[in-house]
Amino acid sequence: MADPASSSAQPKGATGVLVLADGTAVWGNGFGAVGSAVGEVCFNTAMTGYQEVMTDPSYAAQIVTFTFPHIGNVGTNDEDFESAVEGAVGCIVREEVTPQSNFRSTTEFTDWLAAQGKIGLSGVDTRALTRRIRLSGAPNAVIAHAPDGKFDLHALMARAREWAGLEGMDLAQRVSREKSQDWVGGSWELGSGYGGADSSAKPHVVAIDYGSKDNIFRNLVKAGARVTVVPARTSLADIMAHEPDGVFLSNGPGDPAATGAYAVPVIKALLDADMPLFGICLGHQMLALATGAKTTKMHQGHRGANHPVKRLEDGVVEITSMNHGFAVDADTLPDSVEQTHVSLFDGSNCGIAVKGKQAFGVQYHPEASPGPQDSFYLFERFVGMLG
Ligand SMILES: NC(=O)CC[C@H](N)C(=O)O
Repeated sequence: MADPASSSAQPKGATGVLVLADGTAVWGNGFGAVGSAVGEVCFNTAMTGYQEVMTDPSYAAQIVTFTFPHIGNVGTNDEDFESAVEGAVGCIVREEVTPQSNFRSTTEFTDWLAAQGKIGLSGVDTRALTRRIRLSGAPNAVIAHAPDGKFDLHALMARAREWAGLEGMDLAQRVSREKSQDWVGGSWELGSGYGGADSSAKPHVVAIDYGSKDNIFRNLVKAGARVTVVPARTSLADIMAHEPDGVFLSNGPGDPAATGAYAVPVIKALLDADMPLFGICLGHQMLALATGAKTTKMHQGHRGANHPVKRLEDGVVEITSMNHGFAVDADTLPDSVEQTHVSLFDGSNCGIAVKGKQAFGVQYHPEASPGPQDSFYLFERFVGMLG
């Protein structure tokens, strides 16, 4: 373990630092909120969509290193939120954030980040940090911003070391809604913004919120469904009381295996009842767990907006948006489950279907926001099953 005070001397004027659990100090310029936050450091390779990334609840307890060097230059707006609940705790960027330049922008990224209570660190060699994550895995760390440049590095390192880490951590309950909600937003159009939802639409999808991105619900609406969103701990009886035609299992933060006390048994019961099911990311992982498969923590995870995925039914390659640090172990899939999609980066599982049932999941994000929309057909496929 390096002594943080000696690992790299504080450059003159540095107002921000990332202190890894092993004592490495990465210096830069702090922006956004003042203070410190602990989390796992990951990297995201998307070139656009930083506001959606920072507001995706799946990033709870994570510090995002953007590999694209220019982050913040198109500002932020009131529309590109994926959620109002906590997402990433901080971000690390290469270049200083330049003034906003975009017709949709209403607030500078730096001011927006401060208002969201998230910490930024700029002027960092993000290639070196990303290479380190690729070689040695995603480290736990504290990101800190102090305008006076005063940091207690030993205390920051101790906090990073004491943090339990994402493995075994259940965060889905923490970020889930507390009350159910009739979802009202449709898809976004340039000039008119978000459309409405048809409250009389059929079929009716009950979506379980484990830390969901709003664009998933907008896509379900676009595919023709009426959507009711319910909290992560909703019981089977309460789900059934909504009389769903199908149930959607959302994305979310933390370790899927840590949701076994509440989410997985409900999903298993829904499967046994032949309820049509569609899971995205955490929802996909929990669907796999409900069939008896296992999930594992990945070395570095997949986060970006250009991940190629092969659809095994016809060999078509979908370019997808991804954000996951855990994965379904394909070797543990029972005979009752078919692997439907695989990552062309590392061959990891990216989709499953339960044989003889209308239940499937994907590890990636067909709702995009940010990212390509190649996989929208999955929403149509699911809603089409319920007609
Ligand atoms: N986007 C997600 O739903 C992420 C799922 C899970 N928390 C993971 O990191 O793998």
